[in-house]
Amino acid sequence: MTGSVILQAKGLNKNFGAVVAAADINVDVPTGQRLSLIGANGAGKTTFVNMVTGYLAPDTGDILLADQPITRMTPRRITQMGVCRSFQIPQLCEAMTPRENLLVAVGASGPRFSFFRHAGAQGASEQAAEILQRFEMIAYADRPVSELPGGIRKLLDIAMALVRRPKVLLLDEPTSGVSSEEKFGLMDTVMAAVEGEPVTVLFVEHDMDIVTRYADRVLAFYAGKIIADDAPDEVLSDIEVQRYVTGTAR
Ligand SMILES: Nc1ncnc2c1ncn2[C@@H]1O[C@H](COP(=O)(O)OP(=O)(O)OP(=O)(O)O)[C@@H](O)[C@H]1O
Repeated sequence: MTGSVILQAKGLNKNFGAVVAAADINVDVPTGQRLSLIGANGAGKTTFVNMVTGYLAPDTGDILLADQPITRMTPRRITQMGVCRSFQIPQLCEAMTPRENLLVAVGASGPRFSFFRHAGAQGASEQAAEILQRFEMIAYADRPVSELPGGIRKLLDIAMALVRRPKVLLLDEPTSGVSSEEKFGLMDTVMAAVEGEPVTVLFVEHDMDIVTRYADRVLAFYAGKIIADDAPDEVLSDIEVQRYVTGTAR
């Protein structure tokens, strides 16, 4: 279910020398939407994510979160405002266990930001345990992260991003480096964990099976521009998308 607009990008432009990384990007994202960002290497997906999360300042344009301008705020401030991200390479403390990583994240987020609605009454260890359960990681909870399979590390990284109960969650290639047998299980777990929560999910993805199954809407990027913006079937049957993104044009 989607609702009022939570995230808006208005006329975003970003150049790196002669390279156009974002060219007049305009997007309204309704609350609760599952929005996938697709595009070939260098198309501008990460530039868009980095601008939304404060890691890059646009040359021109504005970004609004729940009608509040967040353009040019620091990444830390934007996280506090409710935009959290996971990374293509999970950012975890390798020597600690998932439970310990989560305890640190829960402690750092403070009670106001806990992900689960009734978490206010819970202590940090109960919250960590509930998150481990929701993300089906109990069996791995007390092993060092350095010993865990790639899919579980990804899952933990995403769970960590959700601890703050963000309004917007950005996932950078959640299934990259995950085996084809594991990828649907990982996405099923993530989507089940956020089901019913008021979180909007944007995910960068190269795997069109994942896009088709989990996105409500797809933005296709090419040369810094959005060349298609629609439901997955419509975007993937677009001739420009087939030519410049998926390489399936005849
Ligand atoms: N910090 C930077 N300095 C110079 N050029 C950059 C920088 N970041 C991105 N670019 C360039 O901007 C363009 C868009 O890059 P971006 O990383 O946004 O693409 P992408 O769609 O995320 O690609 P990928 O799928 O490979 O991650 C590319 O031509 C890239 O080389």
